[in-house]
Amino acid sequence: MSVGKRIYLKREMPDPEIMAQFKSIPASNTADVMGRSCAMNPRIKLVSQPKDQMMVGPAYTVKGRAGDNLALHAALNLCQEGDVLVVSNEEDDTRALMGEVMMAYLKYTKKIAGIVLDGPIRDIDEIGHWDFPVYCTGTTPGGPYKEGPGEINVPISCGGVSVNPGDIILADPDGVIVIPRKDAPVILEEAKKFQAADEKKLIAAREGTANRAWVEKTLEEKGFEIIDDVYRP
Ligand SMILES: O=C([O-])CC(=O)C(=O)O
Ligand SMILES: [Mg+2]
Repeated sequence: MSVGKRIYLKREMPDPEIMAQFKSIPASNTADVMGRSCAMNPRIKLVSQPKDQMMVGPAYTVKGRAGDNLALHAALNLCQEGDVLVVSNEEDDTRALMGEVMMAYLKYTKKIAGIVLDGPIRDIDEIGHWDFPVYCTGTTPGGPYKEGPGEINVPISCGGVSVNPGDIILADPDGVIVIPRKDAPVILEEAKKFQAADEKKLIAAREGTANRAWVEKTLEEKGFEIIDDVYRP
């Protein structure tokens, strides 16, 4: 029995054309059409300087043991160009899961789209300047163990969100969201409509023509009271 130490070589993959179209929509707008409940916790943030600010790719999931990167090293050998490595780590923040050596291998040899780690890295003095998307929780010089267990291409939880292998990972400087592979086509259509409406709202906000009447209406519906007086303790 290998549960806890399984390495799946195959994943169901998203439609590449659908995936590419998400790149033209801010992650916040796509998140809004998904009930606003698909964004990873902001402890996972961009720490490098990618020239292309939109990262998108199919999730290559790595389920690591706290502070241990043996499964992540296995993923380095197996992942494909364009993948986004998504790494769970039992929310440990005491061990750097990777540094400049592993990261250089991913950027230059494997040419993946980027990496999302629910844990810290090290060598930020270098990686912090790279044109390569690295999302993680912070930094520490303390290195990882290499004992396992761990699994590859199984469902994981990263930044408080479920990620299945082959889900679409979309990130920009606001952070990371997870788009379930099966639902991606319908989410894309909704996100495009939302984006068009959002652009109109932005123009109105700049030009002084914004209609804010919905706020008073909602306050009334929710039972707020507007008092034309000062607060007296
Ligand atoms: O110890 C490790 O596996 C990670 C590391 O330092 C590096 O990638 O530079
Ligand atoms: Mg190192």
